[in-house]
Amino acid sequence: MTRPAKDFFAPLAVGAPAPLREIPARPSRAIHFFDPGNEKMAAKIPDMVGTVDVLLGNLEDAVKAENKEKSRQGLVEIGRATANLGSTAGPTQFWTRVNSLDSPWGLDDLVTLVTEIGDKLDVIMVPKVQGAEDIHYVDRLLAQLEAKAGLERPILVHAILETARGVANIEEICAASPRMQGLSLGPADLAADRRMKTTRVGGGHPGYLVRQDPTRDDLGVPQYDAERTSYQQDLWHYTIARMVDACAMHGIYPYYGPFGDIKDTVACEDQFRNAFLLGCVGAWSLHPVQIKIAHQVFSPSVEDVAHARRVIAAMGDGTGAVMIDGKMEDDASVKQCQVMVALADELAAIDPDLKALYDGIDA
Ligand SMILES: CC(C)(COP(=O)(O)OP(=O)(O)OC[C@H]1O[C@@H](n2cnc3c(N)ncnc32)[C@H](O)[C@@H]1OP(=O)(O)O)[C@@H](O)C(=O)NCCC(=O)NCCSC(=O)C[C@](C)(O)C(=O)O
Ligand SMILES: [Mg+2]
Repeated sequence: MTRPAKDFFAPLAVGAPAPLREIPARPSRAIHFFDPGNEKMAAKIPDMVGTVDVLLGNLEDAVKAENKEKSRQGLVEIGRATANLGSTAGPTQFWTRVNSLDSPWGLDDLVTLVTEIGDKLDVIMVPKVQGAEDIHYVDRLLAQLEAKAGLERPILVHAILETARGVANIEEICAASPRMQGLSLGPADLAADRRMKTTRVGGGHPGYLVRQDPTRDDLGVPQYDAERTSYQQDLWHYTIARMVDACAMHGIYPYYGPFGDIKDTVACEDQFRNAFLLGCVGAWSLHPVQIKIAHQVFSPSVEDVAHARRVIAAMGDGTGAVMIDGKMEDDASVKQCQVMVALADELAAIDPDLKALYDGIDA
């Protein structure tokens, strides 16, 4: 059961910082994953600060069991040594994905990271969240650890949807704590848990398609063997749409997760763009090549920002209807335009290139 309204924003431990009343809309177009125990990747992190919205030290899947402690310790060292990373220090946020709550490492991950580098960490991503009970557990534990570490700012929590139960409980997960920052799709684990017959990490599938009806001959007989167009469909549409609604309802943020076919940058861009259009604010980057794709896709285009500003200017107080370029604009379309412009303003505040582009529209 969720706490009553009067207690919802009370700290869960004596001395813990007060929960935030509103989750800040910090740009997080790309959440870039790295293994802090991998020397080559770790060496690249200091230079990546300022080039990507979020750097996430991954401790869970993709880190071998025998390296779990090394990766955890590596993350502590990166957190301590890297300038301008995390908290309110600079434009690049510092996140981690801890091991799952039922694993032998999840507890030590949380205890070590919050007490050692909790002042740097913005968000902790919790994998395989099944229901509100998982968030309640993490919520209380984080409050205890924050109090112990003397933190002045609460660490936020991000849940990955990777099980059918997690998806079924999506609304209660979002509502479970004022720490909830957002949700990501975990397509690989989710596919396995749902018994989907795929073997991929995100993306589409050539077998999941809709085919054009057969043409008919002059007598009206269907020509089943004639050429027909087929369109590949999006396996993840349902889940992403559920995530977007649940997050919007709770004032938190939805993200597409990983796209595992690193070499297929075109399909990666398509998948990210679908998520952007549906309402997601970002996606994961597993390889440096995906950062640019996510930053570009999750930033409104100059054309969209220009159009949105025109509509807002033409709509005055935001009521009524006007014609712009042959299209009707009214109270509802101006609200969409306001979403676009607000995002452009947030991004321009941290990205000088985008600022120059968006400023150039009015010049
Ligand atoms: C895909 C891999 C194996 C290709 O790694 P590679 O070494 O073959 O790639 P490369 O192109 O040869 O690498 C070139 C250089 O970039 C470096 N590099 C390469 N990647 C990175 C990186 N991320 N960050 C920083 N540096 C990176 C790499 O070390 C190398 O450095 P070098 O030039 O000095 O030799 C590698 O990129 C990698 O391990 N990426 C992270 C994978 C990961 O985090 N997976 C877990 C998230 S997805 C997931 O868990 C699923 C989910 C949600 O749970 C669910 O759906 O259920
Ligand atoms: Mg997973």
